[in-house]
Amino acid sequence: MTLESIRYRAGSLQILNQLLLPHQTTYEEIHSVQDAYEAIKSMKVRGAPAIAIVGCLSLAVELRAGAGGDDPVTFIRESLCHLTSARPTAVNMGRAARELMEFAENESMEKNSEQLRESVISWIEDMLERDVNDNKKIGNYGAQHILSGVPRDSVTILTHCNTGSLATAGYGTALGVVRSLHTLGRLKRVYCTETRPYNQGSRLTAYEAVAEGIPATLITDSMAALTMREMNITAVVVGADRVVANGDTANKVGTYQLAISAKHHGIPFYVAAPSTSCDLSLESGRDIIIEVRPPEELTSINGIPIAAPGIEVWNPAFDVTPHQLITGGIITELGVFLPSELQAALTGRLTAL
Ligand SMILES: CSC[C@H]1O[C@H](OP(=O)(O)O)[C@H](O)[C@@H]1O
Repeated sequence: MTLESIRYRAGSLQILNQLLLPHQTTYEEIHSVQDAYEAIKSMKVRGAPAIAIVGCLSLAVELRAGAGGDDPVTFIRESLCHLTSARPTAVNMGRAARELMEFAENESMEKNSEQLRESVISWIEDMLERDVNDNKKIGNYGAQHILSGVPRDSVTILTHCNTGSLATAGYGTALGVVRSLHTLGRLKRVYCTETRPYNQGSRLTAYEAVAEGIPATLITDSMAALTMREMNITAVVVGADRVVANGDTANKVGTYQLAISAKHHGIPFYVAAPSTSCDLSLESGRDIIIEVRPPEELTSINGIPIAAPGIEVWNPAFDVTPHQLITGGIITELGVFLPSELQAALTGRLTAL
């Protein structure tokens, strides 16, 4: 059973409220773009691909109800701009907004308002299937690449945050690689970090792994280096919120120190990301905006204070891993590439072997 973070049919959108997992499985209706903005901002729904998909599907729901009247292009533009502002680090929503806006403006040249709405809704609905297909390719490419270095034995993976069905339209990215290894019967174990302070690992990845019988062990973030030294980790595989032109990658905070530790222990470090999470318009990780979340998300859990009142807090939601530390490669739906090969791969000038 693969968890559904998103339930969609024409005119109706529900999201699984991930703030309540793993104790409550509650789906909430998304009636409007504003509902989606608030769900993304509050992290009821999260994960770079899922953010873009839910944001765009909320627009599809409003368009199906006739939103935008005689000027749907303006409504679409304003809606996409608002959705993109919800969380700045992941590129997927901004990229989808740019691509969808270009599509809508082209379509508006030859379609009336009603035809335009239908055409845009269809474009958006295609995102769901495309994301799952991309993730399954990522899973298979990543699994084959990791196994190429381990001809016979099973492998042990360490991963961070949640990059599974709860962060995407299904199957997942880094956790998709784990799923593919498990399906091939070649996964000995996956170690998942709890991923403070939102606890995507202990609440979401652990939930997905237990639900599917994937052999998994939860560790605290502070145990990661010791786990790499003691537990015969074959590879570290993480997701991405924004991979830029030189391969520098923004991902959940804590990823950078995992990459440093992997380098120290001689363990290959992979980033798993669909091309929709890549941003060639930025040259290096220095250009990526890092979202800083509210202090309360670090000083309390479920509203229960866990820190001394009055303490100052710094709560960046992401950090940037330099491409030099991504030693295993970047796993995409097009294949696995070194950071230095990424631009050529994404612009079609290089294909996977
Ligand atoms: C395939 S999800 C990518 C990425 O998104 C997560 O961030 P958040 O939970 O804050 O949305 C995390 O960085 C994942 O690796």
